[in-house]
Amino acid sequence: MVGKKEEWVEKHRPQKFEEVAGNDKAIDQLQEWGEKWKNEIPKYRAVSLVGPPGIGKTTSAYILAKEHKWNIIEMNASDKRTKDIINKIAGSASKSGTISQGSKGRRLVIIDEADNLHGSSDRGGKKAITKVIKESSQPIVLIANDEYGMSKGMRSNSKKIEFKRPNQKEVIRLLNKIAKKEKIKAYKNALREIARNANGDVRGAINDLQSIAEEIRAEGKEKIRKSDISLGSRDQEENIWKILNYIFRKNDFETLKQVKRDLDSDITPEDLLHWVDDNVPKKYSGNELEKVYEPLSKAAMYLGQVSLSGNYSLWSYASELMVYGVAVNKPYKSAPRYTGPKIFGKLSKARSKLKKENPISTKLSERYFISNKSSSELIPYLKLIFENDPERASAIASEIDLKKDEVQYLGGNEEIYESAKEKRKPKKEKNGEDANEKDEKMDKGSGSEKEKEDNSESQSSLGDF
Ligand SMILES: Nc1ncnc2c1ncn2[C@@H]1O[C@H](COP(=O)(O)OP(=O)(O)OP(=O)(O)O)[C@@H](O)[C@H]1O
Repeated sequence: MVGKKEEWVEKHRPQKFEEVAGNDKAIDQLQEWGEKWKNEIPKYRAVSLVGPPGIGKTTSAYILAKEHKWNIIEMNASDKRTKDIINKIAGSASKSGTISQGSKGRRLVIIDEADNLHGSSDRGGKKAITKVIKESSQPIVLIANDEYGMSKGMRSNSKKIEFKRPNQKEVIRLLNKIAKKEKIKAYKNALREIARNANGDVRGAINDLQSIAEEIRAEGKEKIRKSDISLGSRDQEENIWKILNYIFRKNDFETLKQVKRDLDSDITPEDLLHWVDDNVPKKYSGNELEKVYEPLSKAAMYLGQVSLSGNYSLWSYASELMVYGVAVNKPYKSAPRYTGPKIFGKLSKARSKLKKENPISTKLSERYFISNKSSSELIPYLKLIFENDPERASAIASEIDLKKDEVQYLGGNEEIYESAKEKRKPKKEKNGEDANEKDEKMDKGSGSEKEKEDNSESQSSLGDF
């Protein structure tokens, strides 16, 4: 297994309120509410921490629990928030433990992405949360980017605490502190540039600092200069929001064409693919999601071809597939709340993500002769396959010789891994070679005859997904 790179955002996550950049007022309000729980069950049993992503909402909830020695129960959007589950987890947690147990016996229930309960798996979830909030004898923190994404019941039964983006000075101060701890030197105007680009997104700023610091170190340079920072501009981002709006919401293809033309000079199709790809699951589900992934996966293939052949004429096919291919498939009327691609957060995170050693994409690129970048773009599609199509997943797992933890990473189960292992077996036995020995060779990616043989097979399995 390749060791996981330590994320600075985790490593330097504030442990005390004094370490949180900005948001003094919000923190005061949060602390005041926390104090109330010492002697009584306050009027509001829940607070909702509302504000843009990456500015310290979750961190502050954790610090509050730490200061009061409360245990934490955290739920997030990936939990299946059916009514039953909510009642079981949050309901029981919030009812057990009483004032007589004192502050220490408490549990803080943190419900992350409280504004993001939608789809059938959340049916009843909002109601259940409201009920829990009303009846809870335990403190509850709701975390939301969009206040109005929460139900009315959740809003009216929780005290709203607004978190705001820290200003540039506060972000620079924080970056400076982190740089010192990491023993990275940086010119002040370089840190200013990172903060300016992050526009108050502290998580984004720290991620940017980390990826730039890694680049600098790799190049043997001593100090980060402003010229080392090549982050995308906010104008570009604005145009991206615009195109996402047209792709997902509107049926005005004429304007979509115009917006696309404007954006073409601003963003590469590779980057656009990340944006569309990350937002598609918010809009589509089930069969519809599958339908939309078809043009997206073809677009990814074209991009793979571009990086192989250098034939940039394929770029326009790729971007047309991802823009029009998704737009014509729009099934719902409502619009999703768009977010920047998790893969690159505020633009430059892409670089650090793509640079992360990912053994799966290495195997893909070695086997299919595509660049590492293209192969890492295939990973979301592989995940879709591994979650929904065990047959094909096992064929792919066998062809690229995925290890158990890699199959699991892609969302596959043990059966997929076992059946892939079975598929490989006869070939090993036919060659009369010791299976372990061979596995080792394959792990090392040795270019054997067998591998060449596998290449032709695997092309077909991947080729038509
Ligand atoms: N105000 C801040 N001061 C110091 N560090 C921060 C601040 N905000 C964010 N960070 C850094 O970013 C990371 C993520 O922050 P956090 O999870 O608290 O954001 P959030 O506001 O809850 O975002 P989301 O809405 O996406 O959940 C933290 O681990 C921390 O390193």
